[in-house]
Amino acid sequence: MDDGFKTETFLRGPKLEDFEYLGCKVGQGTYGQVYKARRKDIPDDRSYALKEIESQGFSLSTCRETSLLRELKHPNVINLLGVILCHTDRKVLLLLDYAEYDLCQMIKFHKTSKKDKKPVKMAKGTIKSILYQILEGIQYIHSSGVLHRDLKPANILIMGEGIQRGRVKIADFGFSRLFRNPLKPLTEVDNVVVTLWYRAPELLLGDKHYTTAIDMWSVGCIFAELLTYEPIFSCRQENNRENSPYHHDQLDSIFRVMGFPLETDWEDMKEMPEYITLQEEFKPCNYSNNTLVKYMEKQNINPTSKDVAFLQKLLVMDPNKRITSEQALKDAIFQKEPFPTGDVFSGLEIPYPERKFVESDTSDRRGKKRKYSTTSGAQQSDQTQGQYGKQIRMSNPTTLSE
Ligand SMILES: Cc1ccc(-n2nc(C(C)(C)C)cc2NC(=O)NCCO)cc1
Repeated sequence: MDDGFKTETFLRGPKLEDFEYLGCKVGQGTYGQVYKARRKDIPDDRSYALKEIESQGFSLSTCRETSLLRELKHPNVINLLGVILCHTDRKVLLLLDYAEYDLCQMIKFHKTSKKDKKPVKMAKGTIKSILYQILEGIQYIHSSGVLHRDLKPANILIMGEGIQRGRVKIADFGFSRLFRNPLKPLTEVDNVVVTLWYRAPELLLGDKHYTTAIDMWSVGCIFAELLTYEPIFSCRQENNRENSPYHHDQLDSIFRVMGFPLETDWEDMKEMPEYITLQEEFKPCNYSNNTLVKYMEKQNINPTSKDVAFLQKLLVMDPNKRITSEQALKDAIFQKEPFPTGDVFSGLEIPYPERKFVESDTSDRRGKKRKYSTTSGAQQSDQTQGQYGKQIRMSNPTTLSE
C-alpha cells in the first residue's frame, strides 16, 4: 500500500463519523463483516456497504484487496468507493457499492415462491441480462490479467432501486484470494465451508496451470442454475486428503450430468496430476448414458433450445475447448429477443423481499453486548451460503464509530 494512498485516504477520504450505521449487518464474509450504511454528513440517499476487515491494520490480504479494487473499475465489478481507517481500534473498513440482492437469494426465491400455486419464474430477459452482464464483468476482469476463481451465485450481486437499478456487480466474499497458510485445505478456512459446486474439473484434478477457462465453467454452472433453480453439480461436503485439490464426490456429481470424458473429449486429461487417482476410483462405463442435454431435459428445459446449445459451449470438460468470455458475448443467443438490458429487471417491479430480521443477542465487534436482530431469510445451506448469510440489525441504530 503506497504511502500516498494512505495519506490521501486519511486526510481526504471518507470518515467513519460521516456515516450512519443502518443497523443491518448484511453479511459475514469469511474474513470480515459487511454492514449497510448511509452518509449523514451530506444529503445522499444512497446506501453503502461498509466492509470491516477483521485483521488489525493493513494485512497482506487487505492490501491485495484494496490495490486490486483500486485498479479494477467496471460497471459490472463491485466498486471500491473509499477506505476508512479507524484509529481507535486499528480497524480498516472498505466503502463499497451496496447491492440489495444477490443471485443466491434470488434463485432461492424462485425455487420456493408460488403465485396462484404456480412457481414464480425468473423472466427470460432477466436471465439473459444477468448472464450478459456477468460475461461483461468477467471479460473485463480477465482482460486485466485477473482470474476470479470463486464465481458462484453468492458473489453475483444485483443493485436495487436507484441510479444503478438492476445492474450486476461481481464481488468476492470468499477467501480464494486471502493470503492463507498454504497448508490449509482449499475447501476450508476457519471452519467456513467453501462450496465446490462451481469448481472446474481441471481444478478438481489438480491442474496447476489453470486459465481463465475456470471462470467460464463457473459461469456455465450459474447459467444452468438460473434456468432450473437447482445447482447443476451439487454434492455433499466431503473430507479428503489434507490440502488435496481432488474431490471424488464433486467429480462424481459432474460425471453424473456430463458423462465421463472420452480421451478424444479431453486429450490432456491424462496429464492431470490426479489422473491416476481418477482411474483408480472411477469406472467410465458407470456414466455412459449421461449427457448434459439429457440432464436439462429431465429438468424440463427444452433440450433443443438455444439456451441449452449455449450452455453446452460453457460446460465443456476440456478447458482448451471451453468458450471464452469474448466469444460468449458475441454468441447468437444475445442477438435475438429478449435482448439483454442494463437493468436486468428491465423496469419491471422487483419481486424480491427486502432483508428481514429476527431478534437475537450477540456482541458487537468490540465485545459490547447489544440487542441485535438476526435474519434467517438469507441463511443458505453451507454449500450455497449467500453473501448475506447472517444479518443483524442494531435495535438502537448508531454510528459505527461509537
Ligand atoms: C483478499 C481479497 C479479497 C477479495 C477480493 N476481491 N476481488 C474482487 C473481484 C471481483 C474484482 C475479483 C472483489 C473482491 N472483494 C470484494 O468483493 N469485497 C466485498 C465483499 O467482501 C480481492 C482480494
